[in-house]
Amino acid sequence: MLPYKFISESRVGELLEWEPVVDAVEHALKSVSTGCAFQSPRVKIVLPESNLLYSTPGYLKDDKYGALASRVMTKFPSNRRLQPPRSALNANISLMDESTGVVKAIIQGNELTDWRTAAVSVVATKHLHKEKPKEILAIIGAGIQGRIHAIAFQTCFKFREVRIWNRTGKRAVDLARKLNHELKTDAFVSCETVSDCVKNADVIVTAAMAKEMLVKHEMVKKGAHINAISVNPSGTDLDEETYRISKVFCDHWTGVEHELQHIIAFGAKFVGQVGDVIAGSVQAPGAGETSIFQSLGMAVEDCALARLIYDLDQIVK
Ligand SMILES: NC(=O)C1=CN([C@@H]2O[C@H](COP(=O)(O)OP(=O)(O)OC[C@H]3O[C@@H](n4cnc5c(N)ncnc54)[C@H](OP(=O)(O)O)[C@@H]3O)[C@@H](O)[C@H]2O)C=CC1
Ligand SMILES: O=C([O-])C1=[NH+]CCC1
Repeated sequence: MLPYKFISESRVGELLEWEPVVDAVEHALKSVSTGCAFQSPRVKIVLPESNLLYSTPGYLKDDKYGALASRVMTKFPSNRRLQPPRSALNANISLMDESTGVVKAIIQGNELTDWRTAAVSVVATKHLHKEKPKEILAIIGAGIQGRIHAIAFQTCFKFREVRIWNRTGKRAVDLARKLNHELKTDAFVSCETVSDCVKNADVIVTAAMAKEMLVKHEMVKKGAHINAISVNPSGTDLDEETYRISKVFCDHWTGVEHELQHIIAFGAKFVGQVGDVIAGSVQAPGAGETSIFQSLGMAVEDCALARLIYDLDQIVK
């Protein structure tokens, strides 16, 4: 018998629901602004053939979602070309007892990463795009993050229309069809161009890992909110001017200093952490102001989700 609990991907998938996941990451985002987050910038090691190993240790001090946890994640882009294809990102979380530091659970971390990243964007949209229209959602990139964001946003906000664009167009067509079927709706549509997808959208999610700055400022409606998910030091999904004309928010300042110098170099105006807005120390963007949430991912989000999953695993049979 293992001296710790092992929680598999399929078990994580059985346990998670959007409402508690959104609540958990909202606590995590707020913790960076209230002194309850203990975490360092992500450590990244470049492996042969440009594969990557990331480590994100952290401690979240919180009655409901507090946890001491560390996530190890690898990025092997060629996994997508395997037969059958495998995810490029693969993660595991070790969850430790807060009073002894002894490992109490190992949680497979791909579902956790997908759900928490989309839930963080939901929380950012809720606070940065408060009381603004949420009729049209545009999703750029129909990969793992594009799909999970489509599901999370439609579950939490019920947009009238959810447009999906992808470089390989067939993936956008297939995803829209599948989601309409799974969520019993006709809200999902695929678009042939980025411009058609983004035009008049109230909220935009970019998860395309592009180097080509796909979304140009003139395509974006004034007052829209953009969740920029891709993390890529050699490029951005948004053009430089979009960063310059928007109020830009992050998840944590230390991550910005460590990983987003290329975006600062565009002249981006980072005005706060999402947690600052939740905590009330920074104002949300006004009616006509365009906002960007530049998502990096951070350890305390993983802590909150690991605690939620661990607790649910004890009670849900
Ligand atoms: N902020 C956070 O917390 C997290 C961020 N991420 C980031 O999100 C991004 C997406 O990850 P994920 O969905 O898992 O990746 P996937 O491999 O599942 O999907 C990648 C997507 O990017 C598209 N793409 C790749 N290169 C280009 C290009 N040059 N131009 C246009 N589209 C392109 C692909 O299109 P096609 O189908 O044509 O290949 C595909 O839609 C990554 O940058 C990842 O690092 C991931 C997890 C957490
Ligand atoms: O937090 C995360 O899992 C990631 N952030 C950027 C790449 C993956």
